[in-house]
Amino acid sequence: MTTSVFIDGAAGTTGLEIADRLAGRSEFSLITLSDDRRKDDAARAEALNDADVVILCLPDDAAKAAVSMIANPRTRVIDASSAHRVAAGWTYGFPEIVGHDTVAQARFVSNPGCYPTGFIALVAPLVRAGLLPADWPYVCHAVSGYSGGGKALIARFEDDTDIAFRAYGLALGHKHVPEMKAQTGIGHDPIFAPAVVPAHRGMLVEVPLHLSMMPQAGSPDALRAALAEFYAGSKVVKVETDQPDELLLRASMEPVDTLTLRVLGAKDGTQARLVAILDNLGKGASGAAVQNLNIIAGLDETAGLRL
Ligand SMILES: NC(=O)C1=CN([C@@H]2O[C@H](COP(=O)(O)OP(=O)(O)OC[C@H]3O[C@@H](n4cnc5c(N)ncnc54)[C@H](OP(=O)(O)O)[C@@H]3O)[C@@H](O)[C@H]2O)C=CC1
Ligand SMILES: CC(=O)N[C@@H](CCC(=O)OP(=O)(O)O)C(=O)O
Repeated sequence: MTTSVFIDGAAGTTGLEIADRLAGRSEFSLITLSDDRRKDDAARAEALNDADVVILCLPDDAAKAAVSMIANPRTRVIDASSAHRVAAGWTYGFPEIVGHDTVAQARFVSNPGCYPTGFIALVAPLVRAGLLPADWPYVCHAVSGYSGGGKALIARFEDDTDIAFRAYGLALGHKHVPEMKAQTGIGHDPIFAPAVVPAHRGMLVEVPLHLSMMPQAGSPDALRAALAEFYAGSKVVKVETDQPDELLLRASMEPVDTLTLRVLGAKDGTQARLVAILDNLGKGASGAAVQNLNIIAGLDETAGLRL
């Protein structure tokens, strides 16, 4: 039996990449709306209630409105927006962190944000293991390709090719902070400093640590070993052991759904940089949505992913 899927927002950046990953998958049948009907609420309501699984690739307000249009209790929802990431009744769709069974059983799944995917993947297992303190003022620096801002930011960077680096979120309080705090169990809002570089996709998320002030953390090697143990067996999340002098994001990066983690340590072990590299449109959005869809449909979680 095929699972019918409706991508609401299918013409957007995330929606198009989900459709790419589902192309040729006989386990799913896509419900599609023509371009002139894709924003017609009556047509959307019909599709939202016909589908076994709906994937919302919409701005937050439109995602909330879409959920309110669903009357069919059988319809399951994966929301790529940030509307429901810390909302009651929603499961945080990060199977490696919340458990695959939790996602498999959920009716309402909220995809993680792209930056939080890196931060949570690095910090949550180490806090759970008691190696990093929950009561600590964490800082997170990150750079993203401009597709992270959807069609509007893509247009801006394609129009103004003179932008070399865009720091933003300068007033703090980025909308990703609540999920970063909730899913790691840390006690303070992390200071989150995001930026955009002139590349279409790709993302580097970093958490610098003063290990000398964290007696329970042990060495960088101990942190790396704990992450490797946590993600052992995952085909999506990889913990690298190399200690490169530089890490590059390439403007020519191809779509990829892996998440690569590193613990880079000072020789004397007093400081470390936890670094996650991912595709904001891969494990940061569309790849994560397809992974969750696979889990919900009872399939191999990596089917159709670019690993
Ligand atoms: N881009 C990324 O890397 C990530 C994105 N996300 C989230 O995913 C969601 C989608 O983002 P993204 O694909 O980048 O955004 P885009 O702006 O590229 O696409 C959004 C799509 O939604 C459509 N849309 C807007 N309002 C409605 C409506 N009322 N009814 C039907 N369609 C509507 C837009 O139509 P139109 O084409 O006419 O503008 C557009 O096609 C957002 O909430 C975003 O925050 C999450 C993680 C990463
Ligand atoms: C580069 C850029 O603008 N990125 C977006 C986040 C992209 C993403 O993760 O989407 P959600 O907001 O739905 O989580 C931002 O900072 O708002």
